[in-house]
Amino acid sequence: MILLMCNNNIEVKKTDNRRNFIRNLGMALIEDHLRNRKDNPQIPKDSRKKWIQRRKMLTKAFHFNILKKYFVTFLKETDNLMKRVREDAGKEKTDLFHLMNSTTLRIMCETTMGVTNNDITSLVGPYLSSVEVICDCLTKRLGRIWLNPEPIYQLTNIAKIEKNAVENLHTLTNTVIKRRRDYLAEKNFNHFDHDENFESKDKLAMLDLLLKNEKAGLLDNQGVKEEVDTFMFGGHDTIAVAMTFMMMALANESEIQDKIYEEICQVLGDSDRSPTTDDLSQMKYLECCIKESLRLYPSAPIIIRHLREEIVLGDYTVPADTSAFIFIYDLHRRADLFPDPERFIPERFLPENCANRHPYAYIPFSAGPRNCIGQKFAMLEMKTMMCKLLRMFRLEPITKPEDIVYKMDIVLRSTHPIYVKFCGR
Ligand code: HEM
Repeated sequence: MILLMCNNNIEVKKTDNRRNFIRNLGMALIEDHLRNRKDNPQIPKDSRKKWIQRRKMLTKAFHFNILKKYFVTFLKETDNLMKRVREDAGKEKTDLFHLMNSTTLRIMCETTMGVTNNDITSLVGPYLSSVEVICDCLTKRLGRIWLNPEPIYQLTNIAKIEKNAVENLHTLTNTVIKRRRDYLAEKNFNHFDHDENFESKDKLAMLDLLLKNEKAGLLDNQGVKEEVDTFMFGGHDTIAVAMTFMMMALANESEIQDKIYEEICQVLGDSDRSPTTDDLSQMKYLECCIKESLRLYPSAPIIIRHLREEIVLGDYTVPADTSAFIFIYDLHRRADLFPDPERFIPERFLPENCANRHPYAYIPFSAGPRNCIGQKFAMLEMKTMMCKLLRMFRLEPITKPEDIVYKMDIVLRSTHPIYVKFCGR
């Protein structure tokens, strides 16, 4: 294995060369583990073709007008989250990740999958514990090179634990698919056809698009399951992690918190109404804070691309079939790109301060054709939650940024829980 670490700016200039990169281990590995495939975790030959077709199919589910429909759920679930925070307000400390992850999972189920809370309440807890177990097994395996061959891995206790967890996890994803199939059958499937104009009152869940394409023979039941697994995992854990680090960072930056609160009050005035999407788009400072938090704490700290062909990167010729690791966490802390990189400075993201920045200096959602399909969804969800939470509560520090010891994982996690104290305003 060759690990090439380049600390200077290297850019693949020719568009042709960019096509030589295909998405590799990060998502592929987790998808593989969620699927519990028995065969060797290699990238299937047709994976690029399959990806192009599915990406095109699913992009529609993230159209701005669809996001506006999902926004209703963001508000509702944030209200439920606030009830739980109210119970915790004044207590010594609250564990942020375990507060956030059930909310972000519920949001994924109701928006992209179109199922209501009542359908899945008892399955949320076991799903979340299974995700933790699977990530743990995956990272144990990654750290032990001898466990890479599938037949050897399958003999281990880790594989047995993982198999159980995957089964538990599938209980939720299979239920979600079944519920939506039943609902669409009841409503008559074609009822959703006209929603491609994004104007009907009904929400077009992403799962509807998958089921519709399944009916048209463009993917099979296995394909539906794969996408549901990927989205459920990719869409809830990343946001829970981002919210956890952001709240911890803001708890330690009282002046920045005050500035966000002022902005919220300016936009919403004395009313106690919920924000609209237009209100949120006026909250530019809050947006800078979210971006700055994703700079310091990118939920996906490393992404990996597989080189299909030999490629020249700066002074090096990298052979075909190499895995190229892109260290987003380290890129975002480069002092030449972000002076005083360890400090939380939201003003870095004011338009005048990022105009001359290299377009790939900041990539929390990756970049290029395989970037995050859910980034607008994620930004809107995080803005909604932060706006509502900071309007009602002040965050006091418990965990400090310097206390954090990261854990090896595919998303950014710390070895110890991250806490803040919530105080009512
Ligand atoms: C703070 C929140 C999020 C962050 C930081 C984030 C980050 C990323 C990154 C870095 C990638 C590239 C992964 C790779 O190349 O291995 C990615 C891909 C992806 N993300 Fe996100 N993500 C977030 C939220 C979401 C949400 C809310 C969804 C779904 C609603 C989502 C769905 C996906 C999917 C499906 C892919 C694979 C895209 C493809 O290969 O075409 N993500 N995300």
